Amino acid sequence: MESMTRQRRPSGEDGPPDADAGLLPELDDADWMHHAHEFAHTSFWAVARRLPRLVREAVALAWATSRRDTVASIGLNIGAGVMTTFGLLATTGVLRELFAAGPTPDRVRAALPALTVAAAAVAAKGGLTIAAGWAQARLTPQINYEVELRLFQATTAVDLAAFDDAGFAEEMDRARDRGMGEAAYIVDHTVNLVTGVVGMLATAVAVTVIQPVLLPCLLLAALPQAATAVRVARRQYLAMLARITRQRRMRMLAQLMANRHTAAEVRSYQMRDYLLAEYRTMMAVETRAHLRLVRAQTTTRLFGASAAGLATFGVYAVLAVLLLNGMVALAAAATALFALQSARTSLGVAILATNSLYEDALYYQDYRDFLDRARERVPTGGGRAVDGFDEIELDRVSLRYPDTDRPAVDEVSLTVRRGQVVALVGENGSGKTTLAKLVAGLYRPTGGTVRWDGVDARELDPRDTGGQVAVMTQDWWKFPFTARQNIRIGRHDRSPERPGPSVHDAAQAAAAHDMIVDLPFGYDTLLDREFKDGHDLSGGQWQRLVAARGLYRDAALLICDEPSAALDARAEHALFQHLRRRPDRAVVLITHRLANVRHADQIFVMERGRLVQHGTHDELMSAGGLYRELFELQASGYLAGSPAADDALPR
Ligand SMILES: Nc1ncnc2c1ncn2[C@@H]1O[C@H](COP(=O)(O)OP(=O)(O)OP(=O)(O)O)[C@@H](O)[C@H]1O
Repeated sequence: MESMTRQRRPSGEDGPPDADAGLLPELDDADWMHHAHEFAHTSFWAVARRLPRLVREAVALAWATSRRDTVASIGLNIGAGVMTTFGLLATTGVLRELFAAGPTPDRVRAALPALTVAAAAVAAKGGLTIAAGWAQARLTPQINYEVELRLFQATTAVDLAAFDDAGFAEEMDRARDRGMGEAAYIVDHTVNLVTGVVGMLATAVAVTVIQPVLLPCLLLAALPQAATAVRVARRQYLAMLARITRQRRMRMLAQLMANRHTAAEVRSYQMRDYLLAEYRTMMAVETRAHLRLVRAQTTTRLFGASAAGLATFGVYAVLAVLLLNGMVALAAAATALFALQSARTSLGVAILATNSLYEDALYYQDYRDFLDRARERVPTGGGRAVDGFDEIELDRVSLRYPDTDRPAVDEVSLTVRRGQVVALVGENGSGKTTLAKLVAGLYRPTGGTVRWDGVDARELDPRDTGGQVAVMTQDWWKFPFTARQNIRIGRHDRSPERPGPSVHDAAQAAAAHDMIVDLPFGYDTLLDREFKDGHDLSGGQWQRLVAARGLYRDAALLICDEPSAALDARAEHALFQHLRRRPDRAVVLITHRLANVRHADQIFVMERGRLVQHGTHDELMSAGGLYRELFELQASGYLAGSPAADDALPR
């Protein structure tokens, strides 16, 4: 972090000093900026040395996406370069004829063939450049879609535990926020680089053919131009680097002040003036920095233009000397001026492409590293098919989350049988959700064994076991789909032969049907206010929908983690009617409302990750201990005149 902070503010010779650095110390760079600092401190020559490898990578990526467009964008640009050579050679021919002795009509007539070739070369070059641009533009969206798809294929395939690993999550953010978008750019810059280099080579070939002695002149003119272009590009980049964190922060503030989700809190806490003042402070710093940069850039451009002008003047002087000494013909000297202009443009393109390619490739490498890492985290499992189960047995199963001191689940042994309802109870943080996820196969135990009908779960096909499980999670997500889709995604790939509840049946069972029918478009109402005609639901209404989805999945193992936390009494009652025991299904129920677990076949009581009690309600009540204590505490709240009920509200 120390070195990050030191590198963060580019200053001195390399870039514009940021006088406001430190004024807003909370503006730490996001981690995805780390390559920007690396790039800012790399010399252009170091960048150039890595070029061959970068070009190889970019071409491989483009090739894998579309061979036709890759060949077209590179091939057509080379063709355009060849046309540049022809054009320059033909121009010399035209000038030679025009500068020859004799009457003007004769000279023009003599120049006509070369003029036709020059015009054809210019036309062909224009056509080829446009066609190459078309192929290049075709590549961009195809590459974008391809890399996005690869990323999301990876993020949806990795095991759930990967998301608990801070390093993994960070790499994922980096790949998604920046790395992914760079793929198309590195191909774009590579094609630009090829275009620039081909343009320079084409000019060099033409000049060599016309008069070899002009080639050093061309190089002489190019050198200061190259140095200036590198400097300007680097300056532009550093300017962006110095401002980017502030700009992100301003975007974040802008988001807070113009956002539906924050609008209520901003008003209820009367945060308006505070946010506007923050924004003004940031804007003042940002404006000052911007003006400083504009001045610095103008100075750089002034020096750059002067250097380029001096170089051009030098070339003109050399040309004049060569002309006076008769070493170069007038026509060749005139063509050299055209060549100079053409080489200068190509050089600018090549240098800008080199700079951009290097930086973008660093971020693209993040994306590639992430895909490699994600590949290692895809659950492999065995190949044994599973079609239902009679019992799932946990044998001294433990799970320790990454970077935590003690296991969230500690050597727990229990059996879940088909046809039963089992309940997991215990205080907050005792490990119930984690245990349920272990039963569901969402997590692999870090100790002990899970067996399905006596077979180690590691030998089973994870897709098959996953297909047998439905989980109504405690922290569900508001999927921005219609009400019908929100239920159907519970088993979107259900084959027509497979029996199961309809969307309406599931909604009825979860007491969601009437609520859905009342929506503006019924089951086809989009449940996202951010879209036209979208609608939002209350917390309890969402929970009914989540329950409907779980019931629609119709799995052999149904895990319900606090399925009624947000439900009103009627909806809760209706839902529990449908969570009763059924011979073809096992239900694992987690709830703090202990009245709902009275009829469970088995109740497992968790405390600090360990299983401390188990039995039926009656057994646990007569045994005494944690369960009875929690049950009585809760029950007393409902009894008029009991101390718990009396303490419930302040008087
Ligand atoms: N993804 C995670 N990464 C690290 N620690 C976690 C993670 N999820 C849970 N924990 C920790 O594991 C322990 C058990 O959490 P768990 O969610 O299983 O408890 P719980 O009994 O379901 O709690 P609650 O009743 O509040 O839902 C807690 O100490 C919690 O902080």
